[in-house]
Amino acid sequence: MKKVLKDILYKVSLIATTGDMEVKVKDIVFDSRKVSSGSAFVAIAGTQVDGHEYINAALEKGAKVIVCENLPENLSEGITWVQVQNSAKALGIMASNFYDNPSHQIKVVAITGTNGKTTTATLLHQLFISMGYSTGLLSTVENKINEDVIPATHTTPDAVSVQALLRKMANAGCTHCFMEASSHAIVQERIAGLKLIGAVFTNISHDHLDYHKTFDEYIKAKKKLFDDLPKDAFALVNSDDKRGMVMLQNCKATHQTFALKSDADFKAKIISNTLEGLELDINGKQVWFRLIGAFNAYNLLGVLGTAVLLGEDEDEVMTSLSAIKGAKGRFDQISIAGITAIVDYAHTPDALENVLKTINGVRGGGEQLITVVGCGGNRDTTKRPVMAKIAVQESDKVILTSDNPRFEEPEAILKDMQAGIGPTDLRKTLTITDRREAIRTACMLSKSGDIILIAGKGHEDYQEIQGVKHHFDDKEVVSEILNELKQN
Ligand SMILES: CC(=O)N[C@H]1[C@@H](OP(=O)(O)OP(=O)(O)OC[C@H]2O[C@@H](n3ccc(=O)[nH]c3=O)[C@H](O)[C@@H]2O)O[C@H](CO)[C@@H](O)[C@@H]1O[C@H](C)C(=O)N[C@@H](C)C(=O)N[C@H](CCC(=O)O)C(=O)O
Ligand SMILES: Nc1ncnc2c1ncn2[C@@H]1O[C@H](COP(=O)(O)OP(=O)(O)OP(=O)(O)O)[C@@H](O)[C@H]1O
Ligand SMILES: N[C@H](CCC[C@H](N)C(=O)O)C(=O)O
Ligand SMILES: [Mg+2]
Repeated sequence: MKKVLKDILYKVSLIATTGDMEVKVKDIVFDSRKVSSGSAFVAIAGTQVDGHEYINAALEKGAKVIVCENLPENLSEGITWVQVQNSAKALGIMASNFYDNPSHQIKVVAITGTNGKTTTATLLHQLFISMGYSTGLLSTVENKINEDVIPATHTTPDAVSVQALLRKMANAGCTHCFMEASSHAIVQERIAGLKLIGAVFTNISHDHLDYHKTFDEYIKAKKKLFDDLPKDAFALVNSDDKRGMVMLQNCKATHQTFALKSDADFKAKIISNTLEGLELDINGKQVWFRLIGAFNAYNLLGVLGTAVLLGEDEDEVMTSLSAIKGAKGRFDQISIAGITAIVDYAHTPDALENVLKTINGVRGGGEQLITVVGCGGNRDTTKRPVMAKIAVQESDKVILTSDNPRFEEPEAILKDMQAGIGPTDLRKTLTITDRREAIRTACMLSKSGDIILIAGKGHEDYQEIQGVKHHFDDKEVVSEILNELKQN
């Protein structure tokens, strides 16, 4: 597939161009290592290096077009040079043009928020499939075209992959796509060029301060999704979160809210909340859902609101939604020898607190709650002591362990976590660096009736250490160990 450069640049804010604008481009590439003869290379300033430093490398590999913010002093002949205001944004718009603007053919809804994006997007994907629509999904766990899985590397793919995936969805006849918009993706313009029919805000709490630096900047990142919405889209926010209304300030789209506590366009009351599911009162109708925890009542309301705003019948939505299970690795329960193990992707203070409070709200009382938790390396260090503190406050015993250490020393991460625990609570805390051993210890300390929460990695089937992903699956490991112990 080759496209004429000037068509690809439609709607890009240009500063200057030199060279042939009719040149045909084979692909759009933002990594010089992936350039081949006939590529257009887009130079982007990143967090590690500046793509402008790789313009020569891209030319050596055969790039025909260079798109950049700062032109080099000497412009090689035979190359088309395009100077733009914002190359990350240009990349998104160019990718959309290159793939014939798939988001103009599909109704794309983006979901943002610290927690609940994957759950909301996955429920919407399953809901729309169950209602007979051909539907796509872009999520942390996996990307999907109907039931076909395309592995995910990020919560929101890079700008070129977003458009390429949407093109595949459009070609497969998808009418809808539900996608997560991470704050990193919004700031990095991975969703530039995308036409959204709606955006959903779940909540905002402590995370990613390594990247955004301040909470205000993190809020601004989320808000940008709403600031950029067109007039004919909808903006659906959780108005029980005090930043929900902030998202709607100066937002041109139709304002819509969902809430459990305050008045809202989509409102519900929790009737019962058990380890089997949630019963909600929605507009006087009592509906049973298979998801667990009050926080999931918010996700369900976000899903219901989105579906209704997309034109679906509220009663039909509730009936279909009540049969759907949540996303993989979210409150995933297994019970072996009377011990309940819960694997959950809680990797933020708010998520951990919600999951632990949910368990404490439904447990009998005589049993122990043992939490196994760690924090990821090369990520926000300030959430580490806070997560450890929440774990000890809400559990009978805590085993601190490694999550994905990435390029950090696991012991250094654990030390940061321990700093959040006071001397009295340290007595109920063990620190076991090896995650398998930590899970084994939790199992050995448990007796029938006890509950083990294994938090932080949910669906992940690997542990990332020094750039290498080793197979590791919390659910698999805990099942193996509990079965082994049962036999002995
Ligand atoms: C911090 C972060 O978000 N980094 C993302 C960013 O990379 P970067 O800015 O660090 O890039 P860089 O290495 O400085 O390079 C700058 C530019 O030079 C180019 N380059 C670089 C080297 C070279 O030889 N040639 C070359 O052309 C690069 O391709 C890039 O265009 O842009 C890359 C391309 O899109 C992403 O893959 C990368 O994600 C990294 C791997 C990552 O771990 N990101 C995480 C934090 C992330 O994005 N997470 C969110 C979810 C968070 C959540 O809500 O929980 C997600 O959406 O997945
Ligand atoms: N609405 C919610 N409010 C608070 N906590 C939630 C909510 N929904 C889910 N959680 C908790 O957060 C964890 C992550 O949920 P989910 O994967 O849906 O979030 P996410 O926003 O996609 O996360 P990520 O940013 O890593 O992609 C869950 O395992 C659960 O513990
Ligand atoms: N999308 C999140 C995932 C965190 C998952 C946790 N297991 C970790 O590795 O920190 C991030 O990139 O921060
Ligand atoms: Mg997610």
